[in-house]
Amino acid sequence: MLKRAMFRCGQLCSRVFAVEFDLRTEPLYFTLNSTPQVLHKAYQELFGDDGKLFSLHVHCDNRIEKAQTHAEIKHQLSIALSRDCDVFEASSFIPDVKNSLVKGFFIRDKSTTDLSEDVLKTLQQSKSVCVFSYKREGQYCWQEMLSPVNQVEESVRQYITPAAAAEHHPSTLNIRNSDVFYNMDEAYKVLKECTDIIPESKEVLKLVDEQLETSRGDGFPVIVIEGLDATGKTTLTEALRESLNATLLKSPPQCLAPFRQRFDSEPPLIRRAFYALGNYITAAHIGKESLRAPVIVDRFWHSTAAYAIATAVGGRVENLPEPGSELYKWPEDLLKPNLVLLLTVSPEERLRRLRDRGQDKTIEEAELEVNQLFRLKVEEAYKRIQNPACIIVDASPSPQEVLQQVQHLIRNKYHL
Ligand SMILES: Nc1ncnc2c1ncn2[C@@H]1O[C@H](COP(=O)(O)OP(=O)(O)O)[C@@H](O)[C@H]1O
Ligand SMILES: Nc1ccn([C@@H]2O[C@H](COP(=O)(O)OP(=O)(O)O)[C@@H](O)[C@H]2O)c(=O)n1
Repeated sequence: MLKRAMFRCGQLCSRVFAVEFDLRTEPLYFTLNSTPQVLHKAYQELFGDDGKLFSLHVHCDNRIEKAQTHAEIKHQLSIALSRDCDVFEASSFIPDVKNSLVKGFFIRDKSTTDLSEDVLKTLQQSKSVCVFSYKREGQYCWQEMLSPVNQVEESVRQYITPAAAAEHHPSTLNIRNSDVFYNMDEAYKVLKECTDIIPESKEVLKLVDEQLETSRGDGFPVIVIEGLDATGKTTLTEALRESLNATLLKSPPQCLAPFRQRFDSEPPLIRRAFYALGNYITAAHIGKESLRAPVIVDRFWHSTAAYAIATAVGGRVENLPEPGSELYKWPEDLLKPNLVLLLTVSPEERLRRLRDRGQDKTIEEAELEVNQLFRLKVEEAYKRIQNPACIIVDASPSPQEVLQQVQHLIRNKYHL
């Protein structure tokens, strides 16, 4: 209760709230004030008379618990609320303050029942969940904490005050060490904190511990092939293996395959830490193999970072961290490949290939199919990663032609 009170009184006034009302446009930003402020027109739509409004935020010191509670609530809201309820992604943050983002939801209940209020009051019983309700009063709208079931709390009213758009989309504030990891220790710590609730974490950490030195001398070249699913990575990497007499590796490595499904069902913090560690295991394999032959790698850090950033950042491509941001910097302790090639095909060709393949897709890949915005963000994030940056390869011609194009690129650089 103390935490909740602090969240309410201590930090609330300096915080900005953002509601992802429509993913194709800017979020709606507002702050809170003790004096009433007339609402602008854009806000009337959100805080109109059409239904009851609530917001819900998860705040808790334990980051694993926080991530899991957020995911659990998202799931519960999707099954417990009726079709008359709209649920929007929402967040509260302190502008330009890293790690200040608190993720949550904004709920508009247009039903005639009190269903959402009951669901939210039950959720609010968890000490890490904070629910506010919003009430229109003429030209004003105020926010107050929803009292939990059987509990009467002293209630502090705050008025909604429109706020200017944030310079950086709020979701970019928490990417470092929550979605993307820039050294092995940070990712390692996340899995270490999970060992009680996810026993598989211990096995993954053991596999990481077993890997020795990742550094390598002047061995053979290391070439990474990146791209969205079905852009032709498997086809090209197999062909390169043959034609260059190379060793073919993947990230995540084969030894993590038994754990992948488990970690794919976890919230981003845990899931991304798993993939980050996979890169370090693959790096150790690259270190050894590149002493003997050229190494081709199917997905590596570009994939880990691009998918993580694109998932963490809601809405449009414009919301991504700006080019040159430190969030696109290669981890200092991760082996650097000599060449990174990004396979690109048109969305239509990619869909055709996906359909022809007729395989099951991961949830994320299924999402790609319907979510053009997400696909654009992944590709743009790929292109913004620096040092090493990727070279774009048009992968729409035939497999043979793509292979020739890539062989030409490699030959130019290494005379292989
Ligand atoms: N250059 C190409 N032209 C046409 N079809 C291709 C080409 N490269 C791959 N494919 C086909 O597209 C599908 C996806 O290719 P795949 O290599 O499995 O992609 P990824 O490994 O990137 O998911 C497969 O059915 C494959 O046969
Ligand atoms: N090095 C890697 C590889 C995959 N991934 C994740 O794994 C997913 C894609 O893997 P996948 O197995 O479906 O890709 P394909 O190699 O089958 O095309 C992406 O959604 C990423 O989230 C990662 O984070 N880092």
